[in-house]
Amino acid sequence: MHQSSLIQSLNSAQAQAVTSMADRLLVLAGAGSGKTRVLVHRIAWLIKEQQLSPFSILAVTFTNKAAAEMRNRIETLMRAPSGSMWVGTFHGIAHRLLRMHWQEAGLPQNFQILDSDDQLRLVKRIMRQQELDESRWPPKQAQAFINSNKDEGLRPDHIDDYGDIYQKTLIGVYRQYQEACERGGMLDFAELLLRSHELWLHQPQLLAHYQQRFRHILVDEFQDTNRIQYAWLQMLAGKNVPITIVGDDDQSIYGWRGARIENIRSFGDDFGRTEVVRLEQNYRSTAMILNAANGVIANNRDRLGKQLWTSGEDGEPISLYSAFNEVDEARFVAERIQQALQQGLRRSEIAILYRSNAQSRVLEEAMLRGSIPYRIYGGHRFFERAEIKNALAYLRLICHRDDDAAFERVVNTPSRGLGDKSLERIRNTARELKVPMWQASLTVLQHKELSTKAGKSLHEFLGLIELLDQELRGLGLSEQAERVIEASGLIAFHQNEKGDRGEARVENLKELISATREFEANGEGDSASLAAFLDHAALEAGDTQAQADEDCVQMMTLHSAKGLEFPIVFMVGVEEGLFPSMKSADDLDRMEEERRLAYVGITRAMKKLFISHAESRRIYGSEALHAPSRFIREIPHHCLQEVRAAAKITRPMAVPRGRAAVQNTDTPYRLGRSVRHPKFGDGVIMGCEGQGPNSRVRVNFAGAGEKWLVAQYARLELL
Ligand SMILES: Nc1ncnc2c1ncn2[C@@H]1O[C@H](COP(=O)(O)OP(=O)(O)OP(=O)(O)O)[C@@H](O)[C@H]1O
Ligand SMILES: [Mg+2]
Repeated sequence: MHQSSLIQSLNSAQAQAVTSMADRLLVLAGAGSGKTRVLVHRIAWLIKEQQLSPFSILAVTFTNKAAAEMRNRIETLMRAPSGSMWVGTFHGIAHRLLRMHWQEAGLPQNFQILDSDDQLRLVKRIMRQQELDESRWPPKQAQAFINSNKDEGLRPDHIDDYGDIYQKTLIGVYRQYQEACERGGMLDFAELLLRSHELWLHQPQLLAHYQQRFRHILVDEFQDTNRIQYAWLQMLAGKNVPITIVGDDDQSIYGWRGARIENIRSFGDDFGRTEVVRLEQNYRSTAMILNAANGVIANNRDRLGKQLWTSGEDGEPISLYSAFNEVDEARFVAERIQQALQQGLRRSEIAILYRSNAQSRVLEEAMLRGSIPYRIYGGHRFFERAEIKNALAYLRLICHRDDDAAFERVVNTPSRGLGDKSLERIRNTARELKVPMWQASLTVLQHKELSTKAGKSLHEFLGLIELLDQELRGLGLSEQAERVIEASGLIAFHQNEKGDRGEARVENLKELISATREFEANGEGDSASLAAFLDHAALEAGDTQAQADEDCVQMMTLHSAKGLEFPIVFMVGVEEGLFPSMKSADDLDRMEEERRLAYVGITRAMKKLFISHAESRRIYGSEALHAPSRFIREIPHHCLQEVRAAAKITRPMAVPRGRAAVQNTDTPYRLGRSVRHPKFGDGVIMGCEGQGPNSRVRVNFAGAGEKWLVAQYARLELL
């Protein structure tokens, strides 16, 4: 390939970046301007024109999928396999290094990788040894403490305890944990990077070797690097290894995981004189979509400042659909997808993007109803998620004591101190007597075959299931689900997990209650029973999951859409309280990160973007009225076109009954009603949650802002 053909398909700024002779190059550019394309072409140029060996290039991407895609692009461009090139994620590359240099890194040759679940189990074991009470010291928090410190490059000795007992205890857990990992030859994800950083730090000759070997380092999505990744790159680049980074400060969306936008700003200071190339032409999206994205991101402060333009067509305005509720929204999406497919689009050219994983359920149901194959990218389908399967297993066990799979799943989830030995005992007895595990447990208890503690736990567990069985009689399906989820301790269990994962699990569990409410609203008598619902869930989980290579609609969170593009994009649930999320309401930094996420979402679309919001949404188990997101208001008016709903579908059949179930027929507090409170003044009811004496209402007071009040004590006067 000649240089001319290599750069023929590039604009002049891109060509300048691809062929730059600078040892430090920063390509700073907005979405869809060809940053990733420049990176790939630069690799080809380095090999073809600068005679670098393919093995002397190190390219770092953000996800495995992006790494695979980059390999693909390089192979197409080079017409040669890229198998043994160093292209991968930070973790992947660090892992490879440590495998090669296990001795120098002080590791056993067969060291093991600890995934997050294994890690948590180990942390728990250590906390038990230290006799720390789990309710006071949630193991999840200790795990997050360890990981975030490792991400910052900090070992226990580096962390200041401020004389604080809390901090001291966590540092102690970290220290013990680390010792246990060393003894067992185990490495967690964060350790991979930290360890390979230390490897170079302590083995200068090895570092020198790699500094000789790598003739160029290239990093995509640089705005989302954290501190240890930055330090790792800085060490490897040293003074002499050329490095090219590409990034977009407006697309930094992992601040909550330690990513630092500042890394882009400080690059020049820390790595040395840097050539900066800006790309301003966007090749991905229509002018409408681009203007919308520019309009939204302009509301952030302190941007590095970039302009994006396109010479492409104006395109269609963005379609804005105000749905009546989430079911209506999903129906709208499915209907428009059908239309697009009829016009000849492939399913894989269409993506549905949402803020939170819990939103996928209603959309999945609409896809299933419309027989549209879909794939959840980077996540499980709703009914396959671990926390949902756990909750369903409780329900199943209550219906059928003989369900061994359900028994196994929940007998020690949340953990109640039943160890492997006790379970093995139950299993053996079940096998010997050829009875289900439930019955075997009774026998084991009768013969006092377990330790006192395990015996007591098992006894309590069996009691809980029996008790729930009695309690559920006479209750409706959704009340049954609510009661079981609460009594199982699953919510508390996941609440103790720190970070977004635990929170997402709690949200999903609440969403399961919404699912039962909807199921109830759609059926009568037996067809709305617990047994019928369990069948429904099993079918949904087992069925129609499209094969990985099948042509299917792509569903994913906004976060996992980074770097990707699709001809048609649906951005759903664009509502205050959901996107931007509730948590970002009083925190400007978080709000700006949400806005960057909106920018990422909008700029995934090539030809056509649909944005929707629901006026009322039942999510996380409660129903609330949401205003359209501020991000919609920030889109220039001329870029938007409202889609009117056909009159007949504004109120789907199932909704009125479903709403009545949530809205407490026994309280006068209906969504949208004006009320007066003796202290907070006048307000409007925005949401209701729960039933009976403990039900709560959410009121937006003109003076006092939003409050949750327990209905029975709320002293609200209806206006
Ligand atoms: N000079 C060009 N001519 C034609 N198409 C181009 C050109 N540059 C980029 N593209 C196309 O524009 C799209 C966006 O490119 P790319 O994914 O590299 O952008 P990006 O800046 O990495 O975007 P993001 O910020 O979303 O990661 C791709 O489909 C790419 O092939
Ligand atoms: Mg990119």
